[in-house]
Amino acid sequence: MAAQINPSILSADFARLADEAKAVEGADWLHVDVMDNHFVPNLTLGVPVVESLARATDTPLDCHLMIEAPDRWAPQYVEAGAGSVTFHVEAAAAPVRLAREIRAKGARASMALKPATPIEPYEDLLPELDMLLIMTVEPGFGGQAFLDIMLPKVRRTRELISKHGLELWLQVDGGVSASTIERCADAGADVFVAGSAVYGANDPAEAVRALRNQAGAATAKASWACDH
Ligand SMILES: O=C(CO)[C@H](O)[C@H](O)COP(=O)(O)O
Ligand SMILES: [Fe+2]
Repeated sequence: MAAQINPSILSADFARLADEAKAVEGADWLHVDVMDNHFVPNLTLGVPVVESLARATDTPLDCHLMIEAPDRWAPQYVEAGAGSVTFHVEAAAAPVRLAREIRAKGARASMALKPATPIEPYEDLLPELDMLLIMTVEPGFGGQAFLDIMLPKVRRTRELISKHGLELWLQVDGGVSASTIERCADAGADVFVAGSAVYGANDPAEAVRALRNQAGAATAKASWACDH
């Protein structure tokens, strides 16, 4: 799959969300960070805002749920119009049942790992997922510094995906920018969330194009992609 760039509206102007979504039309997905002030120490938006955003843009919504009780809430985000719903494994009571429910309702099912959560215990769950998200910052805030120490986990996850011959997308989120995206692509990521690097730019749409070109060039040179 070609490298995908998903701008995060966490770094957008929340009073102008429809315009901010339009400013990045041409991006693959719009990343929507849902925070409940319990799973993470920050509060953003919920189901009604996702419903309105889904009506306001043709770009599919990639909802990243940083919330407690995702088993209860995630299906509602599919009904609100999300094309992809990511829950955190640390918060899910029954991740396999939840992934199956998200898929059955018609969205892509995705699971996220915080920095201290290893991938290895979840190897057997990978076939149940359409995407795995490896956090490259502690979740909760935009604009944080990229955690280089997550790159070995990205690499090991890419190896597991290859070993099992899966179509699973591998997303990185947090501190992704022109100075870090190539290392992420080289390690095996193919979906890149970028908040401040896109919405902090003078021309957000151009920032998306530049990041996609950079990631594409790095992927073309990466050993994990050359093997296939
Ligand atoms: O999930 C997130 C934070 O928990 C955001 O998606 C992420 O931080 C994007 O912002 P930036 O690219 O500025 O780091
Ligand atoms: Fe996110």
